[in-house]
Amino acid sequence: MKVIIAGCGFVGERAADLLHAAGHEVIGLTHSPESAARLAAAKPWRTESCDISSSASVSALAEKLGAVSVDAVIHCASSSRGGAEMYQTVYVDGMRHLTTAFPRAFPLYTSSTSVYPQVNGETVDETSFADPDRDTGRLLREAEKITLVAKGAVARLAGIYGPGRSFVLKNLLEGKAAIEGNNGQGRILNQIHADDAAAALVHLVTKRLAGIYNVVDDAQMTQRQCLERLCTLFGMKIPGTREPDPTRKRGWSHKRVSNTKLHATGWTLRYASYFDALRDDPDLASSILSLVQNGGEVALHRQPNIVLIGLMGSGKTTVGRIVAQMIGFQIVDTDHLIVDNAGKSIPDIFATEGEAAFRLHESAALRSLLGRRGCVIATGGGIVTQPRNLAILRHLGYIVWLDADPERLARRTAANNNRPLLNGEEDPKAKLERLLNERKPLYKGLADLRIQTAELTPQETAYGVMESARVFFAKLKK
Ligand SMILES: Nc1ncnc2c1ncn2[C@@H]1O[C@H](COP(=O)(O)OP(=O)(O)O)[C@@H](O)[C@H]1O
Ligand SMILES: O=C(O)C1=C[C@@H](OP(=O)(O)O)[C@@H](O)[C@H](O)C1
Ligand SMILES: [Mg+2]
Repeated sequence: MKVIIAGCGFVGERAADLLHAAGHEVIGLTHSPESAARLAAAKPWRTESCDISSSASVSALAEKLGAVSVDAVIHCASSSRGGAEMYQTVYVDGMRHLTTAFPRAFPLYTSSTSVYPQVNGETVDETSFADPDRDTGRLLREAEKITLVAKGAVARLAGIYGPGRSFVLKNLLEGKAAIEGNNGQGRILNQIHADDAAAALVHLVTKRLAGIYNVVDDAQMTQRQCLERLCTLFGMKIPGTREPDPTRKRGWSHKRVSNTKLHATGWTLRYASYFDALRDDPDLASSILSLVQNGGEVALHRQPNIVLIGLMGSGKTTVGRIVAQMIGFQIVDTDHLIVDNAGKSIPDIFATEGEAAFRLHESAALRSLLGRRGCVIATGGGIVTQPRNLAILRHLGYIVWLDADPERLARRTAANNNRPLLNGEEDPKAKLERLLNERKPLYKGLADLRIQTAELTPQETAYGVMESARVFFAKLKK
């Protein structure tokens, strides 16, 4: 198929990637020549700059591409936070121009579940009343109608989240969350992961499923249910309640959006719920933590754990065990979690799945520690090499870097062959030197404290870790 994607934002870009990967010919439209150039450099699919709010611009595009050769047009452009005027030009005019200029193409319009104005927590499906009382909502409905008249599909997307975007979690971490209305339970959150939203658009277009479809995951929950779970996961206090804000852009509503119709067409979800995504999406939790940590608006909160980092043989596993025993913490070793979860040894994982897969196992093991307190966390030496791990490590606790010279590390690691990066190395010391050069800046950037362990016994190192952690957490309390 030849498919135009108008608007290559959070969802549009993903839909374009999916279509391209499935062998379709994709033309991504962006409104500015600059972003067209940026996308062209980064993406394997074709990009064009086109202002869909201008009928001349869309006609020129149709001429250039050959209007009849286009099989589908997906409208994913956003109003860039604009008000009713932008809704009119981008959504209504944009959709009209696209359906007129590409009359043979199957049109898809990405609308929003905000068209349902219900406020009593009722379940709504595609047949439910959907006449919002605000101008912006009415304009969405108008764009929907243009699409339906052209025998196309309307995808009503719930609240979109994904790596780098999750209002619920970001607000909570920034201390801005509140539970609104519904007798202290808060409104119902209807959400969808951007990957699943994009997959839904591709599904509708490639199957040419005309009509209205809600695009929302399987696990709607109240704000209270969601925030309580997030608070457990991220070690936060449950936010207070407040009355709904009537000036909220999408209006106040409180309803459970059904996805039964879309499921019945064979659409399947990668992330059935928001919490599945926090567990399984390698980047979701870490990207939001990192946004907040780097935003500098709120003080970094650390969980009451001790995290040990450093090269192989620096003593993370050994010292971690001793520290845990001394202070009555639980010892958790990410390498041991990986082995338990995968059901095979680390050398086996490296041999059968490769290092990249090992790193994914390692990130998953680290994410599984969200919500844990009172632990000494011994990590694997390479955990710092994955940028996505850094924000999580920083969040999880007080970080100590155990350091030693490569010569000594080589001696300490010589006794066993459980480390695939050193096994079979003719000169393990040289390899450790190389690794230290690569990783030193990462250890340094992350650590609260560096302990030079060369002249220390594991007990002495453990004592240093314990005392410094005690001081660190005592200061935090003040
Ligand atoms: N001063 C020391 N500190 C830490 N480990 C030491 C020390 N001296 C000898 N070792 C030995 O070195 C090895 C360190 O391995 P391990 O704890 O598995 O490190 P890591 O988990 O950082 O790879 C252990 O066998 C430990 O007994
Ligand atoms: O440095 C690394 O990349 C690795 C370190 C190992 O853990 P230790 O540091 O506990 O040996 C283990 O995770 C894996 O073999 C890879
Ligand atoms: Mg170890």
